[in-house]
Amino acid sequence: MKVRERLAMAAAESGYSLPTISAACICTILLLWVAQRWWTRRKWSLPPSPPAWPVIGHLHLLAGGMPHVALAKISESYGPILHIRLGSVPTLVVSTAELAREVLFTHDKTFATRPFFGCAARLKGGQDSGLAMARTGPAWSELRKISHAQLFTASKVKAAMPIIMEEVEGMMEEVRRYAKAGQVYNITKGTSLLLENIICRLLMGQRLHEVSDLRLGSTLKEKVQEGVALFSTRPMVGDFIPWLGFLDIMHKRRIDRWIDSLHALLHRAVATRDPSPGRPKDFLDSLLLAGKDYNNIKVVLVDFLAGGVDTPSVTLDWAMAELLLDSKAKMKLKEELMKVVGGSSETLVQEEHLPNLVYTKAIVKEILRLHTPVPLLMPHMATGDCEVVGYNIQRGTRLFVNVWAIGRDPKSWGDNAVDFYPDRFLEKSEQIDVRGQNFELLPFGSGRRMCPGIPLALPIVEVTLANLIHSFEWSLPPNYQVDMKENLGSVLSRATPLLAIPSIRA
Ligand code: HEM
Repeated sequence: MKVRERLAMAAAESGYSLPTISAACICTILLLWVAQRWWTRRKWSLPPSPPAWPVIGHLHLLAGGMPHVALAKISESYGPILHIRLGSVPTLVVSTAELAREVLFTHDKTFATRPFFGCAARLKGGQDSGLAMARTGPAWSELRKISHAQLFTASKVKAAMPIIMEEVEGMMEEVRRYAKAGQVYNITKGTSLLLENIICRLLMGQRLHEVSDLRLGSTLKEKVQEGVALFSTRPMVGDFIPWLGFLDIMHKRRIDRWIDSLHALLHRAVATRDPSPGRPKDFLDSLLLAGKDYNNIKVVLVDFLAGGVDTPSVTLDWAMAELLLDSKAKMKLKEELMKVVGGSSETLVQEEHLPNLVYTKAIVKEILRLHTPVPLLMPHMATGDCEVVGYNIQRGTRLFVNVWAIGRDPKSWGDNAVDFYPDRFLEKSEQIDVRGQNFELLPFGSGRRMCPGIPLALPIVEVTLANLIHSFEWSLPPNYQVDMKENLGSVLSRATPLLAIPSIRA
């Protein structure tokens, strides 16, 4: 018998009308739901939480594309540790340096894994075939070790410097051409191209746009951009509300098509490579020599392209934007470069100058504090129950660390926390570093899951910024204003391209 007929029978037998019985049923369901939530909260002693909606939980609070800002606002009312529900997924959000230490240091092991990602699970070889989205385990651990040994040790970074400097020099030549022609230069595009070239050459010995397959009519650059958009702009509904997973059918098809075309494009580059043992030329050689499966290799290459290109390039873009707005800081940087590097406008700032460029380093730290490229880190997940500052956190709870809010917390950074003030790193905050030891500044995260790319990212950003400022004077095009509005895609970038007119330094 259908529910409607049952209700009609009950109404006839009890003497109450059908609408009254329906209203009573709905009230009972709501009461049970509230009681269940209350009981869970009591039993688990959960952190504070704003009121949630049935089914979607707190998802509506994050609509609008700036979850780091929305969560920082909620924390102003509910405190720096929150327990929210994204659909049916319990999620812990922390927004102070002390709490970041709790979850990324004290409970580092518990929170080191990644949650299940429906889109990553569709990769050939599954979610754990790569590095960035893989759950902790022997496969992830081995890939971290291989990538550290082949890309990020001091000797590997030193060996990578000629490639980095060749690309930086190429960019400076390009800017010089614009300067001679008095033309407007697109800094956003220029820094992005530089990073694509450097990272792809270190990974595969070719620039990103050179990795292409004419038969397939596409380049790896297009495929990576397509993938970043697919994975970052539209989450899977089923990852948050499993019973609504059917809404992802079209999205899953698009992801499957993208994965097939990516694998086809990369296949030739990987399968035709014959590395010489003992002398790997690039990262791809190292992965092949380590006996990694082709599917594995392709996903790892894309992980490094997706993780290693946009983060340093937006850091450079934000730095140039802040310096275009702050002539005092720009002058101070120029003075440092004249003192340490000197020479003519064609003299390149080199790696060996970096240890003495303290103000350049202060500017890069300040940019990573104020415009941190990954504002909530990547999602972590608890692999066991644990207690965080007296609250019980259940296994399976997702974790967001709001490093954007932590970087702007007046308790750590004083009254000028939201201002661009690089001198703070020469004064009171001199000892604070970005490498995961100081929890008030975590642009790369901290602990087991911390970004492995720091040793490569910092010299690239520092040497490029120093060269852009040492060789050129920069002015704004007529009627153009630097737009500091944020846009969150795969990383936190500025919303519009940065344009400026270079001229050659006298
Ligand atoms: C300014 C530059 C960079 C910033 C700010 C940055 C930031 C981050 C952050 C916040 C994470 C997530 C940490 C977490 O979940 O706790 C991460 C992960 C990662 N980054 Fe970076 N990154 C940068 C450059 C690079 C570079 C140059 C590479 C490689 C060439 C790279 C490769 C990766 C990889 C593979 C992961 C995933 C690690 C894992 O899950 O085990 N990053 N990065």
